[in-house]
Amino acid sequence: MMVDYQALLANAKTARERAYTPYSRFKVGAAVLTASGQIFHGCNIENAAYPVCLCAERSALAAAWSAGETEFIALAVVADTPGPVAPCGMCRQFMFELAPDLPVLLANLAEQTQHTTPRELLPGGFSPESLAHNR
Ligand SMILES: O=c1ccn([C@H]2C[C@H](O)[C@@H](CO)O2)c(=O)[nH]1
Repeated sequence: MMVDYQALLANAKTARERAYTPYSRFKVGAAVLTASGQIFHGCNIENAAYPVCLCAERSALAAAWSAGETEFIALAVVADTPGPVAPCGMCRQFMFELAPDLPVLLANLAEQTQHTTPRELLPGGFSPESLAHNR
């Protein structure tokens, strides 16, 4: 499937506007294109109990997965950062589990971009195979 990264990034920007960030004021948006051609949005949703905060990346992937869309084609993430946004460690692990080789577009509002994958973002990452000897 050909990926329209401009459109995916536009969707991520739209999702970013919906972020709930009373604590950090740092809004992040994500959009994931699935194999059926649908785009699912994600935004960060914060919580007065700070560790409960949900990031945009996990929000988008969870929305898609929950809708039965488990095959991902591409993911875009955007924030108001000096360069392309850097996903947090938890999101790197989350993406690595569900789609280690997913094309990921990281961007900022000025549309400085970086193409990467969860495998590249989390070298030597803990994976389902890591558990194999203990099952
Ligand atoms: O890639 C990232 C980085 C940070 N955040 C969120 C978590 C928190 O709500 C806020 C500040 O860390 O940004 C994301 O959603 N995605």
